[in-house]
Formats: sequence, C-alpha cells, structure tokens
Amino acid sequence: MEAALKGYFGYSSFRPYQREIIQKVLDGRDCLVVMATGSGKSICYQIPPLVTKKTAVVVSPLLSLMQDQVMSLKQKGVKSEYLGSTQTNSSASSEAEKGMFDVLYMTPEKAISLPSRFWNNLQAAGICLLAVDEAHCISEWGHDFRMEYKELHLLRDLLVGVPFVALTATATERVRRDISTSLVLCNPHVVVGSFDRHNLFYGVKSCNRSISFINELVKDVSKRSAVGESTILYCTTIRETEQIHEAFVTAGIKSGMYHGKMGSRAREESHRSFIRDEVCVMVATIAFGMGIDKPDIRCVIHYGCPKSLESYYQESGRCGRDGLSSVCWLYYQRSDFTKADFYCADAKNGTQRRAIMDSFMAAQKYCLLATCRRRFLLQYFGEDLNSDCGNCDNCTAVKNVRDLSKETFLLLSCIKSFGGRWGLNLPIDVLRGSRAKKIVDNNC
Ligand SMILES: Nc1ncnc2c1ncn2[C@@H]1O[C@H](COP(=O)(O)OP(=O)(O)OP(=O)(O)O)[C@@H](O)[C@H]1O
Repeated sequence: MEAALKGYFGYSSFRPYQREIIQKVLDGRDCLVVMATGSGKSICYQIPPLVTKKTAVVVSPLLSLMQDQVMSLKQKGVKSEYLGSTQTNSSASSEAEKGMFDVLYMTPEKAISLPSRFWNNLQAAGICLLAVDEAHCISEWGHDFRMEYKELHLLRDLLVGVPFVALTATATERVRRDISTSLVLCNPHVVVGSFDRHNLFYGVKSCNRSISFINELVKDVSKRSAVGESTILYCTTIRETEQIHEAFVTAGIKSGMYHGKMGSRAREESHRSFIRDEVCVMVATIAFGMGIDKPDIRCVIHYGCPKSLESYYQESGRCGRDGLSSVCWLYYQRSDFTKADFYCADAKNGTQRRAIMDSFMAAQKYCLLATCRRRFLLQYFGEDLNSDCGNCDNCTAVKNVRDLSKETFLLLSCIKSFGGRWGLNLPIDVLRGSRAKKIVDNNC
C-alpha cells in the first residue's frame, strides 16, 4: 500500500482513515465512507487496484468529473478510462471488460445499462471493488438526488463477492442509512470522519445587491487576485453570474465564467484557465461543481443564500484543500428566503419536497445565526464541537453589548396589554424580565 502511495501519488504517508479503509476493502468488506471534502477519499478506491492488479470500478455522477480524474490518473501512470452514455469509443468498453484498466469510471446510467456479459467478463478478468462516489445522490434526503443511483443495487447480484464502497462528503445520519439500505451494503465498515475543516474561516453578511455593493465586492476580490489568490464566486442565477462577471470585466479584472447555458467547449475552456491560474476569479453557478480539485483556492464567496446547508458545505469546501488558511463568505438578502418554491419545483414527491425545505431552512438559519457558525454546521452533520471555533465571523466579532432591560420591559408590557386581544398569554415571569436581562445587539 505504502509503495503504491509513494510510487504513483508521491505521498509518503496516508491521511487519517485511508489505510484502514483500503485494508478493509482488500479484506473484501463493504465500506461506507463519510469524510470531509478534500480529505482524500479517492485514494481509498485508487490504491486497491494497484495492490491487487484487479480493476476498480468507480460510479461517478458527472462526465467532467470522470474526465478530470482519468486525465490526472493517466499522468501518474495509473491505467484508467471512463465509460459514459455518450462514449463513442467502443474499444474502451471491450478493453475494460478484459480488465485492461486499473481504475474504470462510469456514470450510474452506464453502469446499470451494461449487459451482464460485460460484468461476467470483467469479473473473470478480476475486479477488486465497486465504488459509488458522491453516494449521497442515492438518497432522496440528500441534496443531489439522482434516480439512477437508486438502481445501483442491481449490480450486487451481478458482482457477487465484490466489496462495495460508498463515499460521500456530506451525509446526515438519515442519508447514511439510506445509502446503506439502497446499496444493500453487507455489515459495512462505517467511517465517519470529522466534517471540520479547521483552516476555513466562515463568515456571513447581509447585503442589498446594489451596484455599489457589487463594485465593493469586485474591489475586494481583485485585491486577492492581485496577489495571485484564487476565488470562486457562486451566484444563484445565470443572470446574476453574467452580471457579476461583467462587473469584473468592466473593472479590468480577468475572470472566468461558468454556468449551465454555456456550451461545453466554453465551459471546459473556462474551467481549464482557472485550474491553470490564467484567471484568478471564477464567477459561476453551482454547475461549477463536484470534483474541482484545485488545492490553492483561497476564497469561496456565495452571492445569495444557498439552496441547502449540504451544498453550502460542499461548495465552500472547495477552498483551502491544501490545508492553508482560506475564507468562505456568504452574502445574503432577506428576499433570498422566499425562493423555497423555486427550489421545490424539482421535487418529484412529498419526501423530496420536505427534504428540500428542511435543508433550505437550515441554510437560512445559518445565515441568521448569531453564534458559532462552525458549531452549527458540524451539528447539522451530527458532530459536536466542544467549544466555539474562534475562526468564524461570530466568534471573532467584537460584540456590542448593551443593556436593553428597560426597552424589553416596555415591549413586553405592551404585548401584555394588547396580548389578550390576539390570544397571547404572557407568563408573568417573562414580564418581570427575569429571562430577558440583556440582549446582544448585533446584526441579527
Ligand atoms: N495521503 C495523502 N497525502 C497527501 N495528499 C493527499 C493524500 N491523499 C489525498 N491527497 C490529496 O488531497 C486532495 C484531495 O483528495 P480527494 O480529491 O481524494 O478528496 P475527496 O475527499 O475526494 O474530496 P471531495 O469530496 O471534495 O471530492 C488531492 O489533491 C489528493 O491528491
């Protein structure tokens, strides 16, 4: 294992959990891996084929993601290929079933549509694992539900004795249960690493989206790009993406743009120029998504409340993958909170609708929070932080504390006087102000 890690990837030691997971896979055990963004999950399925000389099949949601991974693995001398529904290279498929690749990526659609002959041949040639990357897509409670992921359990019957490894960076307890059930994982070895990204500073500000605000934003970001620091600026709509990108262009700052309505060539070009540091700023919708493995992104800005806390964690997690200090800012305005119906439009049933609403509400709470943001984020994923983090805007803010007892008393008296009319019954101890001695006056 160490030899493969050093020889192919150039790393001299494993990160937490990597060795343990690889060992379990080599022992033939199913695994469920929930580890933070950028923690090094890919190595867990990339090393076993190099040790066993058998193929690792990796189900991955996006073509662009697979293309990047294959390109990067080939550069390292790992034989790899991808099969997508639009794949025209039929020789790749026949080479794949002969076991010619160490790592074979495919979309879920492709995986469930391949004939059983393919799987039988590949198994005869040697297959060491089937990995399901971004496994939260299996769950309707996850933030990127994909119907085809639900069908992946069909491969279990075709690949008897092959360990399944489900990996994701974002899964609440409920999503983890869903993944395990849906893939019919057999007594899986479960690893839930810390979600904490110590090196990331989290901050939130309310904004008004005026031209002057956008100009300030552009000025701030350009200070970073002047010293060669990369920034991703996520917008919630294509129109806003174009508007902000235009503001950068007008200010004479080279920036990339990425959204779903651009042609695939233009998107690829934009992505490439960002990865190669030809531009330091990328203004994008969340289509600029999974698998961006640029280690030195120093800042991720969300211009608008994200659609879920899971997606916020994943998108903001794209910065500071090299472990160095980086910042994640979120700028919201109250009108963002009225977009629930827009997000729910994609829901196929009541469960999905509730899931979307729950995680959108959590994102709103995150915006309005007056306490430690990291603590809140981690708690959402079921992890407790013993103390406040000291590395978010709320922890570092100098709080302006004023004694508002008098105002509180007057306000509560008012409610008491008129409350009866509105059916409000105020307990007398509240009126005495016993639980409302001091109110912290901050932006909330
Ligand atoms: N043992 C290691 N030592 C040093 N660097 C490592 C090690 N393992 C992985 N890395 C590097 O860490 C970075 C992140 O790894 P990887 O892409 O596997 O993360 P991930 O957990 O899949 O993240 P995401 O969920 O965001 O896709 C990569 O640049 C990878 O090369």
